[in-house]
Amino acid sequence: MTTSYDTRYASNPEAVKKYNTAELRKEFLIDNLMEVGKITLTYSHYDRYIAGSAVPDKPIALEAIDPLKATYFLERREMGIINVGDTGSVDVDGTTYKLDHKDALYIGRGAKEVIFKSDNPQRPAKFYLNSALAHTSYPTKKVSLAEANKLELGSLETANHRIVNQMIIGSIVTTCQLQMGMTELKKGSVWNTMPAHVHDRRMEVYFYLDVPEGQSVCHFMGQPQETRHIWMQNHQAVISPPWSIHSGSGTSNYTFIWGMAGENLDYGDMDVANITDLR
Ligand SMILES: O=C[C@H](O)[C@@H](O)CC(=O)C(=O)O
Ligand SMILES: [Zn+2]
Repeated sequence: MTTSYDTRYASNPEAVKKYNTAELRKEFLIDNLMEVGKITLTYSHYDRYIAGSAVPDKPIALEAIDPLKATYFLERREMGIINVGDTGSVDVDGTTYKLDHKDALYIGRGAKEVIFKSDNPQRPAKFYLNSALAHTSYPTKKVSLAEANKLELGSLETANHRIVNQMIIGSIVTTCQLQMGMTELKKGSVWNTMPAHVHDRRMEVYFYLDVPEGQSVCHFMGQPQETRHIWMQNHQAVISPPWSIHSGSGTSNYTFIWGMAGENLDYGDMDVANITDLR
C-alpha cells in the first residue's frame, strides 16, 4: 500500500483541558510524515482539512482515500504542495510542474491525475501536502519561494525575527479556502507566532522543518488562557483547532509551513492574545 490515512475527529476545548501528554499527542500531532515511497495523509474533521506527504522513490499517483467517497482525490478538493526535499515534479493531468526545494504548487479542483516524481530517487523530493474542500475550480499555479509575498516580523531582541513567506495567498493565487506559506526564523530567533493568536473561523496546521539534528521545537496550543505544549521533531506537523493558539519556541532557529482553511481568506484576520495574558 503506497497510500495510508488516519482520521482525526474534532475535539471540544473543554475535553482537551483534561488530556494528558499521550492523549494530546494522539489527537493533534502528525508524526508519520515523509516516509519514502509512500503517501501518508491525516484527515482532520476541522474544516475537513487534510495534511500529509508524498515522497516518491518511483512515481506515485495521488489516489482518493475512502473518507472522500470520491472517484478521484480532487473531485471536490483543492491542494497545496510545498517541496521540502530535493528537486522533483508533479504531473497534473499531463502538465509537468518542476518543484525545487521550497517551491509551492496550487492544484485546483477537478484535476484527475496527479503524479509525484523525484529527479533522483536517491535524494527524493519531499512533498508536504495540504488539501481543503473546494466549491469551484481555480487554475493550477506554481509559486516559487522567490515569488512569495514576504513579511518581516519580530526582532532579534525578542528572539522572534522571522520572514513570513506567503505563497498560496490571495494576491498570488486564487483559491477557495486554502492559504499556505513558509516562515523562516533568523539565526538566534526561536519564537514563532509570538504574540500568539487565534482565528476561530479558520483551523491551521503547522509543519516544522529545518530543525537541526539534536534540536526540537516546543509547540504551544490551547485556548489563550489554557495552554498546553507538544514537543516536536523535524518533519512533524500539528493540528491547531480554531479555538487554539499555535506558536512555538525552538532550541535553535528553524522553519515551518503553515496552512489553513475555513470561513474566510483574510490572512490578517487574527485575534491576537496579549503575551502577558497567556496562561
Ligand atoms: O495565521 C497565520 C499563521 O499562524 C502564520 O502565518 C503565522 C506565522 O507564520 C508567524 O507569525 O510566524
Ligand atoms: Zn494562525
